[in-house]
Amino acid sequence: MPHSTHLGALKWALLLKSALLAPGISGLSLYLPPYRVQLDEWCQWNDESWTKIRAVVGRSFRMRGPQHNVYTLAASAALRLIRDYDINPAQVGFLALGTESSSDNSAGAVIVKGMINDGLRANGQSQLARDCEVPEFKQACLGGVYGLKAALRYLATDGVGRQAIVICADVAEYAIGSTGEPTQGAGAVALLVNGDADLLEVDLAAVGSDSQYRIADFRKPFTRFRQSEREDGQMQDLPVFNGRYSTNCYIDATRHAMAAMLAKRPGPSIDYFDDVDAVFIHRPYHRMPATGWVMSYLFALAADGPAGQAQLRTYCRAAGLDADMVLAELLTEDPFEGREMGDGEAYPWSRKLRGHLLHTEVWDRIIGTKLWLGAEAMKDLGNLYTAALPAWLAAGLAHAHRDGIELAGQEWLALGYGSGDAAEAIPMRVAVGWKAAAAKINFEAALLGPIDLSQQNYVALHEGQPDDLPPLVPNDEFVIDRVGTNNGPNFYDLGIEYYRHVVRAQPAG
Ligand SMILES: CC(=O)SCCNC(=O)CCNC(=O)[C@H](O)C(C)(C)COP(=O)(O)OP(=O)(O)OC[C@H]1O[C@@H](n2cnc3c(N)ncnc32)[C@H](O)[C@@H]1OP(=O)(O)O
Repeated sequence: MPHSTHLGALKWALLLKSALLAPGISGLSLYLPPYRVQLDEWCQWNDESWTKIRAVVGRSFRMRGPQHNVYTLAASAALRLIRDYDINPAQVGFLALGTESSSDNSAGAVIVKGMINDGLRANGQSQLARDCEVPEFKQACLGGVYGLKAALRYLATDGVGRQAIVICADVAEYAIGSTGEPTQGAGAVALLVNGDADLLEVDLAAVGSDSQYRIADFRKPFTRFRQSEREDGQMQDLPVFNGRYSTNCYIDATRHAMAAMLAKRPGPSIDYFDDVDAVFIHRPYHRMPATGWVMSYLFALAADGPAGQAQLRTYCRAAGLDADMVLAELLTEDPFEGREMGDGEAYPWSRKLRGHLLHTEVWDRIIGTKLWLGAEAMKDLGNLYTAALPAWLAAGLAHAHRDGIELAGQEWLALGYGSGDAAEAIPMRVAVGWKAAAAKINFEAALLGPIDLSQQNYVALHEGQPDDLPPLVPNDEFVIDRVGTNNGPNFYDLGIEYYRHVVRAQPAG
C-alpha cells in the first residue's frame, strides 16, 4: 500500500473510531459536610407539620461548618473523584466549577485547583497540569450543567483525548423563619467527563435550552446588608426570594426547555413521556421535580393537538375544573407577562389537577415510574443547588447498581434549572458497561458520620457564632486554615482565605 494511502486509511479509521465514541459522564463523587439538621426535630423546634415536611421536603439537610466554604466542599469532592476513579491528573485539561456560592469574585476554580494539588501532593500523587483550563460557571442552580456542556465542547474541540472534571458545589442557606428554611443544604458533586462515557452518554446536539429574564424570583445581590452581619467574616449566602412565585418560574422554564428539546426529536412529542426510562430534574426539595414533570406533561398534552387536548379535557372534567380555562393557560406562551405573580395566581388549578392525577394510572405511568430511581435516598441530602441534579444522578446509578437493576441502554432525562431563569433539558443514555463505574460512586459513603445539631447549635452556626459546636474529624478533606488579616506578613493579605488539607492519623492496628 503506498504510504499516502496507508495514512489516509489510518485517518479514516481514527475518524470512524471517534465517531463511534459517545462523550459524557464517566465518574461521580460526592462530598457532604457532616453537620446535619434532622427535619423532624426542626419541625418540633418550629412547631411545623412533620407530615407536610416529610411529604414535601425530605428528612434532613447538611450545613457547612465554620471551617468550610464552597471551595473546601468542591476540592474535597474532586480529590475523592481523582482517587476513586484512579484519574491521571496530567490528563485533566479542563477543571470547571459550577456554583452560586463563590466567596471570591476574582478566582474560583483555580483556588480549588491549588487545593486539589495540595491534597494530591500529600497523598504522593502527581499534580494537575499547568495547561488545565479553570473556568467558573454561574447561573444559580444551573452553573454545573453549563460547566458540563462546556466540558463536552472542550473535549470535542481543543481537548480531544483529554479528560475534564466538572465540580458542582453550593451552600444553600435561607434566612431563619423564611419559607425556604427547611430546604437548606450544602455539598458538592465532582463529575469525570470524557470522550467515551462509562456512565451516561450525552448527545449535546439533542439538548433543549431556555432562558428568560424575570422580575426577581430569586437573587443574591452582593450589596445585601446581611453579608456584613456574620461576625466570623464569612459571607452569608442568603438569597432574596419569593418562594411560591419561584416554583412557577421553575415550571415555566422547565416547560420551555422541554419544548426546545422535544422539537429536535422525531415523532410526536407526547410519546416521549412514555418512552423515556427515568427522569431527573433539578431538586430544591423532594416534591418540586414531580410538580415540574407533571406540568411539562400537561403542557405537552395541550400542544399535542386534538388528541392531547381531548385527554386533557377528560382530566379536567374528572377533577371538576373548567377545561377551557386550563387549556387557555397551558397554551399561553408566558403566563407571567413580565410581572411577578402573587401566590396561586399562575396555574391556580394546578394543585387540584395534580391531586386528581395522583390517583390515576397516568401518574404511575408518566410520573411515578419515571422519577423514583434514587429519589428516596435524596431525602437525606437537602438542597444542594447546582449539585442537586448530579447528586440525584449519582443516587440513581448507585442504587440501581446496589439493587441489581439493569440500566444499560436506558434513555434518561436530566433537566437542570437555575433561577432568574434558565433551564437545560439533556437527554442521556446509560452506557452499556455502566456497572463498573457505578460501583465506584461513593453515594452511601458520603452520607456516613453525620453530626446532628441541637437547635442551639443550628441557630448559632446559621448566624455565624458557633461557640460550642461538636468538633469535626475530617480525613482527606479540606478546611479553611485561616483568614488573612492586615497584620499578616503581606499587606494584600486582608480577607484572603487559606486552606489546609487534613489527613487524620489512622488508629494503630
Ligand atoms: C431555588 C430554586 O430551585 S427555585 C424553585 C423552587 N423554589 C425554592 O426552592 C425556594 C425556596 N423554597 C420555598 O420558599 C418553599 O419551600 C416553598 C415556597 C416552595 C414552599 O413553601 P411552603 O410554605 O411550604 O408552601 P405551601 O404551604 O404552599 O406548601 C408546599 C406544598 O406542601 C403541601 N402541603 C401542605 N400541607 C401539607 C401536608 N400536611 N401534607 C402534605 N403536603 C402538604 C402543599 O399542598 C404544597 O403542595 P404543592 O407544592 O404540590 O402545591
